[in-house]
Amino acid sequence: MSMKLVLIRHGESEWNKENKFTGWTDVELSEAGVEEAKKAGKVLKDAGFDFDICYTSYLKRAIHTLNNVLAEMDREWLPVVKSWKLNERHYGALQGLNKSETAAKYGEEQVKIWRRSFDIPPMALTEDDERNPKKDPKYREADPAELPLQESLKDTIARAVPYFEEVIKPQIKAGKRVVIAAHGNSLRALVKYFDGLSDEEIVSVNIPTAIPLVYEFDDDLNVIGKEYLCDPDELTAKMNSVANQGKAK
Ligand SMILES: O=C(O)[C@H](O)COP(=O)(O)O
Repeated sequence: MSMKLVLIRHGESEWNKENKFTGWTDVELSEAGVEEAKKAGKVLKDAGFDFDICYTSYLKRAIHTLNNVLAEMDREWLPVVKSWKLNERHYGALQGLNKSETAAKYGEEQVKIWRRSFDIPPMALTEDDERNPKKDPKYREADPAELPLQESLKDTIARAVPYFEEVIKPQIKAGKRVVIAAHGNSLRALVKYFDGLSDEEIVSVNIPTAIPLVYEFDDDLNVIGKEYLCDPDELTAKMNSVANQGKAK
């Protein structure tokens, strides 16, 4: 028997629209982002998908995307488990800066390294920064020693993949149909793990907003299929638009 898992990145957020590094900043979906999320729910419903349990992050752009998807599917009653372990990569001191302006200032290559390299983190927030997650009530139950001031993709993998293995994987193995609504880089962490991508290969992976990505697994949870539920031209355009956010313009 094969099992399916659906991954979905949140729809366009207010800061995606303004092309700002977001990370753990808790911004709303834009109007277009809400529409994208609704469309994803309709696509999933029309393709005959149903779920038993849902996972998302502590950030409202992912939570609201999931809510909109479930509303379209008439599945708002489903259990939703939230964890900061599915949060976006912590973008440190880059948070709030415009990506194009940052590329104009530091160079597109440097911005690509900050955005896509495997193990090079951006500059850290200082401990006394108001944005330190230790000061945010969302994380009051978390082990303060685990809360980051910056993360590389490697750091994001180190929290998101164990969360998948310890919490989500047993549900899939028990036959539950799972959807995970998360973020560009927390999903890149899972994609690298599922597809066994090298540290070099993951550099060119861009996750489009609000397009359901369906993984199919065998009984041992080996990947046997992978498909975005989207027209191929639209998919390419959406992936390129994410990649191009780091251009100086
Ligand atoms: O945190 C952000 O800015 C975005 O959600 C992901 O950004 P990236 O595509 O620049 O990594």
